Amino acid sequence: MNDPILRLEGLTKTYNRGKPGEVQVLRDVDLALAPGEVAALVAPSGAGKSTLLHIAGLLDTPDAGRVVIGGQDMTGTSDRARTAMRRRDIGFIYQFHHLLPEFSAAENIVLPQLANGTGADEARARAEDLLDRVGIKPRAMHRPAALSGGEQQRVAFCRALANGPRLLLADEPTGNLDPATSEQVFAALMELVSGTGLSALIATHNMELAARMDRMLRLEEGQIVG
Ligand SMILES: Nc1ncnc2c1ncn2[C@@H]1O[C@H](COP(=O)(O)OP(=O)(O)OP(=O)(O)O)[C@@H](O)[C@H]1O
Repeated sequence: MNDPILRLEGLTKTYNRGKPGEVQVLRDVDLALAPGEVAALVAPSGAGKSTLLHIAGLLDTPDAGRVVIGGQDMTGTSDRARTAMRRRDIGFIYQFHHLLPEFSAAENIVLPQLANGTGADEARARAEDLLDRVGIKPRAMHRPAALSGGEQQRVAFCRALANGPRLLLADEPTGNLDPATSEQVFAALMELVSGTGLSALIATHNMELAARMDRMLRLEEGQIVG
């Protein structure tokens, strides 16, 4: 395989170690995502999907193991280096959109680009292009409250891709939507991702959606089993 965009090696994570409520969530997890590969992460509730995604996205640190992104070993790096890597190379999508309510759809996609040093005109053009690709360009000037749940989530996808990341991490991206909307929104996400070379790890409980990705990874009892 080409050099992976994301490589996790021997990840171990225990919450409340040595205290009441100790829970070992990850036990020696290994995983590699090739450029352009879209993998589903499937697991029972509470099995550690969010923990795995947070560690892969440099929002949390493992007790042991390595996180390598784009060939760069991020283990033990400074907060500054992790923040820079997150901003430049990683896009996040959550179950809830977390859009800024006082800004329009387009502005929500422009702002992370400005924070990354992109010029205003270029950022706006990119926001419009992304909104067009998910079919909601006419909604560009609407604030999140004036958008449907599916539209809000499409905007969140565009925001995640605003800075052209190499890695997309999504935690139940359609989990808050009804089945029909979930289907449409998932198709929009695949449309955005396909052909970009972006690697994606998408946690979902939806086995139909999982089956449509390149690979399905199951997290069971703290380990990837397939
Ligand atoms: N900060 C924390 N402190 C203590 N325990 C935690 C913490 N975060 C998560 N846990 C526990 O670790 C386990 C895994 O949590 P995690 O959120 O990663 O699971 P999940 O697979 O994403 O769950 P779900 O599908 O329900 O969102 C759970 O038992 C949870 O209660």
